[in-house]
Amino acid sequence: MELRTLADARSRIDALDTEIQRMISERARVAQRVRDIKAESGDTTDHYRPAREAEVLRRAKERNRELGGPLADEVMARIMREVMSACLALETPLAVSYLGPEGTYTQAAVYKHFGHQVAAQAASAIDEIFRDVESGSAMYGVVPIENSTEGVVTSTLDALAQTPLSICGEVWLPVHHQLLSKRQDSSGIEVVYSHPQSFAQCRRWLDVKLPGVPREPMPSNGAAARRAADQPNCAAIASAAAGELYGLRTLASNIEDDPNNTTRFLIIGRQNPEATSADRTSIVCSAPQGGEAGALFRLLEPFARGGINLSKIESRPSRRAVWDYNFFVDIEGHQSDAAVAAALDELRGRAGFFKILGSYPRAVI
Ligand SMILES: O=C(O)C(=O)C[C@]1(C(=O)O)C=C[C@@H](O)C=C1
Repeated sequence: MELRTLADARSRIDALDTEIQRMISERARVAQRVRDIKAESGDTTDHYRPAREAEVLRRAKERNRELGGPLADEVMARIMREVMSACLALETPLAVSYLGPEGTYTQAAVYKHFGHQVAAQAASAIDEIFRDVESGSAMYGVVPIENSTEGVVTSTLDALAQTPLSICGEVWLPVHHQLLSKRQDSSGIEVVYSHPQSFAQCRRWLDVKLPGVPREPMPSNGAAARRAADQPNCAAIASAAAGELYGLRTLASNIEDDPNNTTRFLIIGRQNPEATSADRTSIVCSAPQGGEAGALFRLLEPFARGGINLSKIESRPSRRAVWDYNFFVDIEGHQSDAAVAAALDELRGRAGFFKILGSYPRAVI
């Protein structure tokens, strides 16, 4: 059909929308059937399947490339993310605990990873998110682990070393900070509220644009935005979503010193996702007591021999003894891959403390 006029184009769009909706509804009915098949076969794992979701999203990107767009692969994958989120909500509504209050970047990470059809519940501290999932009051938790400017989130690392939960996913979120206030402009601002990490990410901008204005740390960016909404002569550094939520004006956008500022979040839960085509495994280990020379080298050497890529290593005081450290290591691959399994076995034999935190699909969107 040739689309000459606006009316032609719109009637074609109407026809396509009908078709798209018919197919989404059919997909939702199939997801309900999936739920019944799982129940009939006695499969008691959660309906949420991180490995399957990662494959569906990867395929959406591949297909988009094959079909030649014109939407970006990432945009198409996000649309599919929302479709799958709605289908999963029909099977089981997911309760996900995150670092609140509303308007935090962690909340944005929840929606980026799970889509919007989840019951996101705000917790007030990282430890509380772990407790929510451990006690079953939430099925999954989303915790920040690392920021590209400021480094690791130590309370998450410490909680991971202790928890019986495992990591079952990851999400990377570009973090763009806004200066938000009830005021019309930034002259006369008496205090700026934000999370210490966000202050650190905007240090240069603040030094130049708001020199001498006191910076008051808050437990989260969401809390900072809420405070700025109550105090008209103050401002907050937080996300655009927090600004909208608390009715604040954006006085300056994207004020982070590094435009590529990104935070990585982890999904924690009770699941151990099966292998996909692109996974990561996180472990924590320590050298045996005694402090012999080359102990860290001996711990990591099996990975080098097995040709396994290390994507990250971080050390933290173990709290078991003074000057004893836990090493948090991320490697590429799944613990069920033969080479990874062999290297992990060797490491287990050499380490003082050893724990697999989880194997999970690498972030797709
Ligand atoms: O394949 C499944 O196990 C489903 O439950 C279906 C489906 C989907 O909509 O594609 C929904 C939720 C899961 O997390 C993964 C996939």
